[in-house]
Amino acid sequence: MDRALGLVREVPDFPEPGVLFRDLSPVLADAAGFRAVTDAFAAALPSGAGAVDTVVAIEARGFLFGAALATAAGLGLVAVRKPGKLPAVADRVTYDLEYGSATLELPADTLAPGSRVVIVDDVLATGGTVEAAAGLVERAGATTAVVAVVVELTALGGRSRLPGGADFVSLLSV
Ligand SMILES: O=P(O)(O)OC[C@H]1O[C@H](OP(=O)(O)OP(=O)(O)O)[C@H](O)[C@@H]1O
Ligand SMILES: Nc1ncnc2[nH]cnc12
Repeated sequence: MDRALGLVREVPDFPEPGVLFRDLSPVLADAAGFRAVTDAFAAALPSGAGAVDTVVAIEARGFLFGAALATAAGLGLVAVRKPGKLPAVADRVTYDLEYGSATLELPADTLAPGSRVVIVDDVLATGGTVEAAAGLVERAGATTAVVAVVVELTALGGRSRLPGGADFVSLLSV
């Protein structure tokens, strides 16, 4: 796992001046690294009464880790998307990012009320994205049981915006 996380690349001033971008492309490109991250997410999921039944993955980079986890853990996946991509939208939310603002949409007829979900993304920065996704989950009548990210940027304080009661899994805190 240390080797996998050592592959995370730091890119200064991307996508705009002042942002130190954490690029996980080299982790994805490394077979053992991608497998290690996927296995760590799967191992962190609760079992028994608190088990999750659905992965909610956030476009775009969250799709990659979310899909791998869903397959490894035998779970279905709900792809929460950027605007204009879905033909049938159940709900949408607009929120602020570290750089700019964004909207997320929940596909219709995917997330059943009562579901217990794990939200997956690559990076937790300000926490706005996960907070927005968790809002969609809650409004659908489902529960966010776990939030799983590969990298947490602690200086941006995103942890304070996680949904109450959810477990938090972060493989690398920087
Ligand atoms: O905690 P936050 O401050 O909300 O930031 C984290 C989000 O920012 C990035 O997504 P981005 O919108 O850049 O999109 P991408 O995955 O499509 O590249 C990242 O993949 C997270 O989704
Ligand atoms: N600094 C950062 N690196 C990678 N992804 C991000 N998403 C938001 N901030 C980010």
